Amino acid sequence: MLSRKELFKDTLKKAAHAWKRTVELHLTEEEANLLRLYIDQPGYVDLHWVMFVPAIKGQGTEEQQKKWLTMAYKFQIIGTYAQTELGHGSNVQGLETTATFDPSTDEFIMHSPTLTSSKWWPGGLGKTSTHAVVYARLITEGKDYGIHGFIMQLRSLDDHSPLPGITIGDIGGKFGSGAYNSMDNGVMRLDHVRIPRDQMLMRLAQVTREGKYVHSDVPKQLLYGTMVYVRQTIVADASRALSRAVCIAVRYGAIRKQFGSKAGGPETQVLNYKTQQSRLFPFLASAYAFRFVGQWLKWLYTDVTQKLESKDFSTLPEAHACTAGLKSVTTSATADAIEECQKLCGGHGYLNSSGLPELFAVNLPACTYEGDNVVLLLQVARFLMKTVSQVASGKQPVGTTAYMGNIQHLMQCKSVVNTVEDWLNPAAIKEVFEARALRMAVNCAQNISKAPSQEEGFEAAVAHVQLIIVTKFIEKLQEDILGHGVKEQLQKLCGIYALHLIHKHLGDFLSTGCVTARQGSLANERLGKLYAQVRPNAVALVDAFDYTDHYLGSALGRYDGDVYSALYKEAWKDPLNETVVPDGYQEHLRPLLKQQLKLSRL
Ligand SMILES: CCCCCCCC/C=C\CCCCCCCCC/C=C/C(=O)SCCNC(=O)CCNC(=O)[C@H](O)C(C)(C)COP(=O)(O)OP(=O)(O)OC[C@H]1O[C@@H](n2cnc3c(N)ncnc32)[C@H](O)[C@@H]1OP(=O)(O)O
Ligand SMILES: Cc1cc2nc3c(=O)[nH]c(=O)nc-3n(C[C@H](O)[C@H](O)[C@H](O)COP(=O)(O)OP(=O)(O)OC[C@H]3O[C@@H](n4cnc5c(N)ncnc54)[C@H](O)[C@@H]3O)c2cc1C
Repeated sequence: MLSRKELFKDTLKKAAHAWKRTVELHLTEEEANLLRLYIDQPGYVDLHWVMFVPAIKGQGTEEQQKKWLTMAYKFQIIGTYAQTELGHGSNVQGLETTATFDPSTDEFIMHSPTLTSSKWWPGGLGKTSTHAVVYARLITEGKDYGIHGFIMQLRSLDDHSPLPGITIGDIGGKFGSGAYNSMDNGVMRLDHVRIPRDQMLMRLAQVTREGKYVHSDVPKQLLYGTMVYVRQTIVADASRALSRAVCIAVRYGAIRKQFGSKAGGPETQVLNYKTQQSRLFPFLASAYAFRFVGQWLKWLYTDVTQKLESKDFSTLPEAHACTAGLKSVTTSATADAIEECQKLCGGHGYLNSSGLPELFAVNLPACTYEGDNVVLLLQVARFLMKTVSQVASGKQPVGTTAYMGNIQHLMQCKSVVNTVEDWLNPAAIKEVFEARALRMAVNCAQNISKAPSQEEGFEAAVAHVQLIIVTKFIEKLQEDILGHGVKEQLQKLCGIYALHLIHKHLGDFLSTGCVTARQGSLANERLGKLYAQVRPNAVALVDAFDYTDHYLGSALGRYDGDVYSALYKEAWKDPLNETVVPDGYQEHLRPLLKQQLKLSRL
């Protein structure tokens, strides 16, 4: 119900309070991050911690880190990540902002040469940030060395006004009434703004006092390292958002009753309808699947970071492919699922008080930010094509592509599934997913060799990423899992996750010969049985997410199930209900009604 200005100020207030508590309680960086989650409104702090600080950590020298991170940790400065421009987003190499070195003053001149080079979108840039890591083309000795990161001060630390040569503002209202409107995504134009040479982030490359460009011995892809880090955190965000939506839809489905009453008896809970289960339970399974793969991805990222520190860059391409692919698949599935959860809750799901419209609006842009999901899957495809060609030349693949080493078997194997029960076997499930992913990648590599096209491989990339998610779920079930019967429930959800994908992508599985039509139909049969088995525990499985009513923010998803009185109460809070007769009655309704009445009496 807040206006844009009120919403923005409210976010500033909450973020400031969280910061105060972080200091008072001496929270670690990880704990502070968790606390920030509960602000639950996108705001400048996200960019400060999730992008500005990691960019300096990843691309700054030790000296630069010491100087800037010290201030950033104490919130003496607030930073953002200014990469995207009005005319350029996905194609980072196409950015136009320039950073031209002037040896006479030992400075870079930061400039926006065109309208399309205006920085556009960075969160917190519009009204809050005092500093930014700005991405620009480095030009020295008359040569363009491509995109590099630079730390720029944007606003005065005394009165917050923009520094000379910098035009800065908010880019305007966004999708939905609340959602991302709490964030001041910004526009910025630079008019020959000078910054000292040592504000170029110099871990990857340096410009000497004389203006000479010098490469470090680290791969230039580390320029994109901050994005790898954030994509990994976005997978965890997606799982959290999906579990919130599913929690609302499952709990409401147990309360809502329609049809089916016999002789005046109670109607049927909508959650008992098979159609409801087949639409909703795959999301429940996905919420668990994304959580487990998110935990694994966090481990992978930590492992890669440790290797990078000891100058082992070998796992960087895999980390890029996994973060890009999983960010893409999980955020797309989550946005689609939240939208479907609204429909699963019927008309009441469309009310803001259901919590679903806000959840959808705030998570939808995750399909676009940190890399458009299609563009990122094409990166995965590129990685797969390289791996296929390495396999063809005898190299043994490792990590998430290790299955490709089993090429002889996977290219010709036939699924062992013969009965409905066989689809309970994790090894049988894994094999068909591996065979499908490999066959699609190999087909794609063959097509590309005939008619090269950058866009080939999108579907092969999806198949590979789905294999990773299924595999990580299966591996999770091999761990010790505490709690009576918990493992059994998770096994059922794992089955639902995998089999619903077989159902959804049956065309791929059939056309690659990984599954026969009969096996496809057995999978559907198994799926139906699993839905019925999960039904009695569905509410417990969403209660297990352990969300408070306050955090869930939904009249439909209340723990106590007292949905109707909550909806009724929420309705009366609407500003339209502040008066019995609405504003505008005197000007617009009364004259009209009176006039019509007069006419009817003539
Ligand atoms: C109900 C209310 C709920 C409220 C909830 C809110 C709660 C909030 C609380 C917490 C929030 C948590 C925090 C969330 C924060 C999210 C904030 C998001 C803010 C958004 C920020 C942004 O969007 S920043 C801008 C992002 N931009 C992009 O991602 C651009 C995408 N484009 C690219 O990355 C590149 O251009 C692309 C990779 C597509 C192409 O690169 P290019 O160099 O042109 O070409 P290419 O030849 O393909 O690649 C060269 C080479 O490099 C390899 N490579 C590419 N990328 C990487 C990489 N990242 N790492 C490693 N290697 C990489 C590539 O594979 C190639 O390798 P080779 O094949 O040559 O070996
Ligand atoms: C809420 C939000 C917050 C953001 N925060 C920040 C931030 O803090 N800092 C920052 O720098 N940026 C930020 N961004 C910008 C974001 O990173 C870009 O929007 C994103 O990278 C996509 O780029 P684009 O908008 O240029 O889309 P485009 O690349 O123009 O995409 C348009 C369409 O073209 C398709 N397409 C593009 N290239 C290809 C291709 N090669 N093959 C096939 N299809 C293609 C895409 O799939 C898409 O459908 C934010 C964006 C949003 C929405």
